[in-house]
Amino acid sequence: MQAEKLTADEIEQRLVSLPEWGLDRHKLYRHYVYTTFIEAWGFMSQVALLAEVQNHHPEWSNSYGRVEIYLTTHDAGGITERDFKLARAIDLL
Ligand SMILES: C[C@H](O)[C@H](O)[C@H]1CNC2=NC(N)=NC(=O)C2=N1
Repeated sequence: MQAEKLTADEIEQRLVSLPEWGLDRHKLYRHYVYTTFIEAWGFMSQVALLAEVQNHHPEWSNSYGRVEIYLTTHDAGGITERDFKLARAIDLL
């Protein structure tokens, strides 16, 4: 998939259909809060498999039940369609 940096307008347009995601420090951002660590870890394991399939990987953090996910395309130095493709797949989990 082409990894061309998207413009601010293109990003804004795409975010309309991803209401749970926002922008933080020029990256797509979403956070999750699970009751237990093992639920959070299970979610992260599923995301890891998606990332491997798409060969597109998140920048993320985990603190007990909380998971924070940032998506950007390192090869392009910004947000590309690859980030939105992974975000959409994560939203389907
Ligand atoms: C060599 C490998 O295909 C590249 O480094 C992939 C791996 N995963 C990636 N993940 C993200 N977020 N951005 C990239 O540019 C990227 N590139």
